[in-house]
Amino acid sequence: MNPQPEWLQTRSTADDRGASYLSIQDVNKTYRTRNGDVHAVEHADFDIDEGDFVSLVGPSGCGKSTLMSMIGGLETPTGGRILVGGAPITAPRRDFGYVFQDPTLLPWKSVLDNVLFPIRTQKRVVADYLAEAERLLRLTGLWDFRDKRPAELSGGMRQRVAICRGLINDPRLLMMDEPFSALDAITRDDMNLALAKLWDEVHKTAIFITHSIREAVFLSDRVLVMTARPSRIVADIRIPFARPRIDTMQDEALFSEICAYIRDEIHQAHDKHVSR
Ligand SMILES: Nc1ncnc2c1ncn2[C@@H]1O[C@H](COP(=O)(O)OP(=O)(O)OP(=O)(O)O)[C@@H](O)[C@H]1O
Repeated sequence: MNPQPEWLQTRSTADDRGASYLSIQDVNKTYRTRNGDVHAVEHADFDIDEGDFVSLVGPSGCGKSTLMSMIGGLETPTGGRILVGGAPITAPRRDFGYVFQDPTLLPWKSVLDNVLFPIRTQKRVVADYLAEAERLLRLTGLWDFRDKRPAELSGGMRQRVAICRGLINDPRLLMMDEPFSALDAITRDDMNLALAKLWDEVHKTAIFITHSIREAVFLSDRVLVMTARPSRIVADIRIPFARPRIDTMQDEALFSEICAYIRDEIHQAHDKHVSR
């Protein structure tokens, strides 16, 4: 048998649970529907350290978004608990930022006003956030487009605006749910590079949901691989590449080895699932 690769992590021991920034402890979620119970998440159990960029990859419908909604306090677990800084999550978190597949920008507002929108809705002083909006728009190459309306931007630019909006109030955690899946392949590669570069500057804790294994490995410090429903985490991988991440990292044998390992884990779990 091959020795276990160094980048494959074993799960935390019981002693250090809860010491991390975010601790997901034996979390379950069952939706009660008219057609019966849907076990969306079963026994999700992992910790996330502050500053880590963590991707969740797994087949469609395996409960990634449900898990993210519970971490954001938008859904309540039916079992287990989620701790942030040692305290249980009991309500939607205003100190977390969100980016979704659809950028959902306000079409009548400029790029700058879209980025500042959460500040206005939270009734904070907009002037206090102008410098941060400028910094984020410059980092994402959008400063020269600050007065444009969303309809005047490309899909990738709109999603960059959504990321700036998610970061404007300096969130403790940014959650991104398939933010690039609606983009074409070339734009998506550009977005991956842009996001990696942005992360070198903002150093935030992030949870990133994607179906793209390469995207997850390229962007993340850690990749958690989920199986089909009822979903479990079958692999926890610490990505052994230094930052800044550069495009040519994807040509390295180790990069392909890790991607192949993740793909195998997903396929094996799928085969077990369908043969049950
Ligand atoms: N509000 C809900 N009520 C009932 N069932 C739900 C609800 N939300 C999600 N589900 C079900 O829970 C399961 C997990 O859904 P979820 O959206 O979390 O998966 P996902 O991994 O994010 O999927 P995808 O990758 O396709 O976005 C699915 O079977 C889905 O139909």
